Amino acid sequence: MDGVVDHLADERNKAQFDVEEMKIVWAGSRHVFELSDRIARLVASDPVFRKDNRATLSRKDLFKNTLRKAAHAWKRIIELRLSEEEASKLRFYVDEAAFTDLHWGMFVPAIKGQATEEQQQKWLPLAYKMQIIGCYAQTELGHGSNVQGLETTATFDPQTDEFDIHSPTLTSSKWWPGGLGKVSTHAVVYARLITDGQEHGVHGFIVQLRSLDDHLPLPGITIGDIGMKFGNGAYNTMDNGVTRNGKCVRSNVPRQLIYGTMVFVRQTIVSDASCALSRAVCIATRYSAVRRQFGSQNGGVETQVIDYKTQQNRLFPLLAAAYAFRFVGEWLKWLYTDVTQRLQANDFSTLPEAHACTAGLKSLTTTFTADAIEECRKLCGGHGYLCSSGLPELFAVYVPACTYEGDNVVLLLQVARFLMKTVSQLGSEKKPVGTTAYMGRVEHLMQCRCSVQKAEDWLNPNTILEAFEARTARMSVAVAQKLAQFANPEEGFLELSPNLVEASVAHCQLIVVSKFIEKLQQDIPGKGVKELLGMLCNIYALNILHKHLGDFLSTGSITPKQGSLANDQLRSLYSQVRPNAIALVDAFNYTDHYLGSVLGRYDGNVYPKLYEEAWKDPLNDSVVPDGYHEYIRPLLKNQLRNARL
Ligand SMILES: CC/C=C\C/C=C\C/C=C\C/C=C\CCCCC(=O)SCCNC(=O)CCNC(=O)[C@H](O)C(C)(C)COP(=O)(O)OP(=O)(O)OC[C@H]1O[C@@H](n2cnc3c(N)ncnc32)[C@H](O)[C@@H]1OP(=O)(O)O
Ligand SMILES: Cc1cc2nc3c(=O)[nH]c(=O)nc-3n(C[C@H](O)[C@H](O)[C@H](O)COP(=O)(O)OP(=O)(O)OC[C@H]3O[C@@H](n4cnc5c(N)ncnc54)[C@H](O)[C@@H]3O)c2cc1C
Repeated sequence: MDGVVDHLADERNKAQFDVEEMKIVWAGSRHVFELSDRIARLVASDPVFRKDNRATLSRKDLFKNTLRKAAHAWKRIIELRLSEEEASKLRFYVDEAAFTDLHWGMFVPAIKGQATEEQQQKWLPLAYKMQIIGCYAQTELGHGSNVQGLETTATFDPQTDEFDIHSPTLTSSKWWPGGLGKVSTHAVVYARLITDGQEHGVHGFIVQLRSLDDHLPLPGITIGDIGMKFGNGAYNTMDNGVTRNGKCVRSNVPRQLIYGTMVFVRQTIVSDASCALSRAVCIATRYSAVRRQFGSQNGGVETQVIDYKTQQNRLFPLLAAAYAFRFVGEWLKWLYTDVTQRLQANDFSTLPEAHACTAGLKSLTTTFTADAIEECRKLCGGHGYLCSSGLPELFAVYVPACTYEGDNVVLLLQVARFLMKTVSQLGSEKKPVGTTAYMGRVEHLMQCRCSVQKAEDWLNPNTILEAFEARTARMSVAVAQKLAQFANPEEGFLELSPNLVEASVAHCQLIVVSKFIEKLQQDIPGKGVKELLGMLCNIYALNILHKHLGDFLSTGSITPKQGSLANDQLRSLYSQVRPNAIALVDAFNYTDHYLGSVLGRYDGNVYPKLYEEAWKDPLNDSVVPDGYHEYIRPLLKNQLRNARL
């Protein structure tokens, strides 16, 4: 900030905690913080990684620009001999959806998780050096959620020792895979395995799609891009592909390992939610401190919009959720590592819980984040609608996360199956463990009474936890009892699916709250850091309680009076967080390049930069617009009407 006026300096001076220590907590460790900081600056200072022109480029130019950036990123990774961790951070800060996301995020993990040793030795070195580029081709035109309904077949031919991959119908065309349309040379293709005329369910196969010499599709393969997607710029940097038919190499793995890849990717999507959410919140918070409306007395300054309680009531729960998702993401990473080690030792016992947690938290965090980005746009008033605010593009890129890697409702129904199984086993030998351990106290939770008598009582983590546990246990048991009334359980499951989804949401919210509370039990250094995190944890929990008051009241987990006291406590927490708001978003340590927002600039110098940015629009290249002579001048001169007379 040398030589630059910091319009947010007063705000920064108000902070009551050690921001530098909070940065470490947010990053996860000092090592990750230092590495991220160094790589973020490297990307921000490289002109090739410029991204402020994305909204105005044509699809073809946008796509070519993405290829250029990906190639440049790879060049820098090699030149600087970056480690895998540094390289992945570099791709993160380049911040452009590209085929490389799928290559590194799905193709490589699928091979690592599903291929045999021999296959890994063949394919991984090529993939690591990017001598082949891969994608993940599961979804078809006709089926995405229903993986068992995929139509593509892989028929083993013992004569040639090959699998023949066949898409017999239009609906069996692979449709959506990122990177497939124009770039990938290889794919992990999911198909129904057929040997000796017998079907063995869906398996993954490594298929070469394009020639490594001239990039043309191999014989029998038709490939293309599926067309423009939501939002200009945004996810249109990605080629999502359609393909039909092909020959292939082979694979033969247990079904559970195929699931392992989905568990991995869903886990990364939860961590990514905290990044997207914190980014939107950072923009909205800084701008809310800069923006002033109303309230001026005798010609004095107007009120900063961040001081309006309604603004705080909309913004601070999102800020709290960004931190909450960060910590639940950390925990989920641990859970995934644990389940992977067990899978490698052929222990599949914890996979159902890992599946339920990753599916449920992927659903909860992406739904919340997509809604929150849109709320942040509204929190920035009219200027939030400008592309230069960064929010429209962030929303357009982010919102498909609610659909890809499992539609969010379909995933919550998976959680519901797990919950119902847990309830049905209560009282048996099989005791609930991990995230469902609270169900082991179901008798207590069904009849306990919340002890809150005054607003401050809601600051007790055990009180919050018990209210959330009681609500979830009671909702789960109630829906399980209704299910039991159906002669056909599958019919009952379909009929009661809205209630089941609500119980799943409650369970997932409980997980997030409990992991935040667990985080606070750790040793967290730095003046005021733990105190601020405690406030955010309470805001996260009490805001959910307020938003889902119906659940808490109808299950009798709290009384109406206690609900009202929770709301009083929330308002008081907002006042305590307010002086720390700017410092709390500074702790994300985002560069202006990564934020990509005039409204969220670190220095708060919003208006001159908005003005400058507007002049850069191609429409402003000429003072008189193209089309004036054909369409405006004739109107103004009434020439058309005169011609008719
Ligand atoms: C810009 C990007 C930003 C961030 C992302 C960050 C990093 C990621 C990197 C790159 C990403 C970039 C772009 C996005 C790419 C998106 C890629 C995709 O979308 S790939 C396609 C993904 N498709 C799906 O997720 C399909 C959803 N459907 C399913 O998961 C399942 O088929 C189903 C809905 C679970 C099926 O249900 P069904 O009841 O039919 O179940 P099955 O018969 O299949 O299974 C029975 C049995 O197995 C259990 N089970 C199911 N799934 C899993 C699992 N994943 N793990 C463990 N166990 C599983 C199920 O519960 C049943 O158990 P049972 O009851 O019998 O005990
Ligand atoms: C940007 C983007 C990138 C993608 N990248 C890839 C990729 O790289 N590779 C890949 O293989 N795929 C990819 N996909 C595909 C993605 O995984 C699927 O679109 C996703 O799994 C949802 O499946 P679907 O499209 O079949 O939705 P559908 O299942 O058709 O959903 C339509 C509606 O039906 C509802 N519904 C469906 N089943 C049920 C049910 N049982 N009960 C109640 N409601 C139900 C859903 O909730 C939804 O409202 C991508 C998709 C997008 C948008």
